[in-house]
Amino acid sequence: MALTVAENPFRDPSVAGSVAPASAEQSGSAVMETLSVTRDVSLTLGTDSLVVLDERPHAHEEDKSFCGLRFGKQSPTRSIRYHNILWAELLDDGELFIQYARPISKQVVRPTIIGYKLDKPGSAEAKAWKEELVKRAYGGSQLRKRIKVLINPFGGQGTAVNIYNKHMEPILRAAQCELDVEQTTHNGHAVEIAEKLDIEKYDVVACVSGDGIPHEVWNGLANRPDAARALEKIAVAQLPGGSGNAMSLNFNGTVSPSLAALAVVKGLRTPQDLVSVTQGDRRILSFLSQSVGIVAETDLATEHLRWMGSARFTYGFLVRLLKKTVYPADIAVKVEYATKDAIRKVYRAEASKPPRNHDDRPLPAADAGLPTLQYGTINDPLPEDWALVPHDHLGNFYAGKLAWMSPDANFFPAALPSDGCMDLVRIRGDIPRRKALGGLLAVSNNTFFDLPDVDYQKVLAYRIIPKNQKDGYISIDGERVPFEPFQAEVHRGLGTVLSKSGHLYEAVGV
Ligand SMILES: Nc1ncnc2c1ncn2[C@@H]1O[C@H](COP(=O)(O)OP(=O)(O)OP(=O)(O)O)[C@@H](O)[C@H]1O
Repeated sequence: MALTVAENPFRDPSVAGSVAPASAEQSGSAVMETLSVTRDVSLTLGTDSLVVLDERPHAHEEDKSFCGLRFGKQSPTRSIRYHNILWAELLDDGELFIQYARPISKQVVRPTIIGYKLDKPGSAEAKAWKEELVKRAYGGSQLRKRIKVLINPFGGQGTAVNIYNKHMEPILRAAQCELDVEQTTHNGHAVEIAEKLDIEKYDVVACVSGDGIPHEVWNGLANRPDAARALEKIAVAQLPGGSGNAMSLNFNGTVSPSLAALAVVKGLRTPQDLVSVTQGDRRILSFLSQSVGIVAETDLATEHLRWMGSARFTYGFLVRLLKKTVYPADIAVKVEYATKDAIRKVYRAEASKPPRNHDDRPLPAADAGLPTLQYGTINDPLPEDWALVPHDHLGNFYAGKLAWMSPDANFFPAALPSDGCMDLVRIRGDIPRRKALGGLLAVSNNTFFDLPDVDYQKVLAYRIIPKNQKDGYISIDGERVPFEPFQAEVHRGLGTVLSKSGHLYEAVGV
């Protein structure tokens, strides 16, 4: 006879959805699902959670107490999502410890240990059960990642070190990650560290910073003679500690420090396209965006408004929008998908795939440097099939490789980590003010992509030559570069990140 919900001891009332134990066939393993710990305690491997049935008095006390007070009748059952399980250890004397990230609010998790003395220490079943628990907790993600942690002590409000110590390191340590922590001491320090990094010693470089340090790390790796190998071998991650934390939003799905640390612990190695930008005689790598026009100017020319916090961007944007500022340029583009319908199709084809559980790229040779440029540099003649088109009324030229540019701006909803394309948005600067304002609102409510005034394409490369302006702003990954022509081209899967799905950004797509 089937149990009712009320009778079912494997149902934790605090968790929505089914946590019924998966059958051995479902999970594809021969390991028993339920480990009888003692007469009063059992641990069951459910579909997506560990189910703890503990009928001892005062079990699960921490779940029910608030400021030392306890209320309500306690359920003997609790579920712990596999995603939150950090580690499990079975000691020789029969102690079983499970460490997990316990949610203490919507935005905060804290490492917590539950431990039990097994009635039958040393049993092969208990060992196999513990191993199966860890396997389900990590899926395709690497256990005990070896992480070089780089903290920018001046990132954001200057609190990155405290945030790391309080919210991130405890999660990383509970997950048994090997940590080597270093603070950056000057601008460009992360470039130097990445240039000299022993890539055999680490799996991940995690930047407790804004987007500036990941940009430096990628460029440091790019400067090495073994650039291709280093960029593939080392996954670059962000633990949010700056004022712009786009990387964490896109890959960890959050800017909460402890949730981001948990996402990094559980992150899947994911190939990430990177963009070569050539300007003058320089070649740099960009992972986030390149902008000319209103976005670049708003980002870079409003430093004096920092006191406004995130409102600085909206204010600066509105001022320029209302003035109908234009930023004329000549632009040539190598387009891959020209229409929104085609873009949507590509996006949906990728989004319908299951999570990507392993990184199947072959490791490049030890002497493989950066890929050669398919379309030359800004100093070369324009490729034959490209045409420079005058954009005399350009308002915004914005090329992105990630979806979220800031917490309220999923500016490139069709972006994909390794489709080999940059998403390019061009908007005229002289459209009616009401429409332009509507465009700004549409970014925050996710209707931007379909606006008729938004020219959205997926492109492989482009050249942009600003004109009729003495000076202005060009932003590459949020950093100002000289106001000079530049050319960009994308390299499919050149870099590596850690993400939740292995192939998508954590953003609403198209
Ligand atoms: N110790 C340091 N002193 C001064 N600058 C540093 C130091 N460490 C790193 N930096 C520089 O700080 C810059 C910004 O870093 P980051 O992105 O981490 O912070 P942020 O708060 O998001 O910054 P911003 O909003 O100014 O871009 C980087 O260019 C980096 O080179």
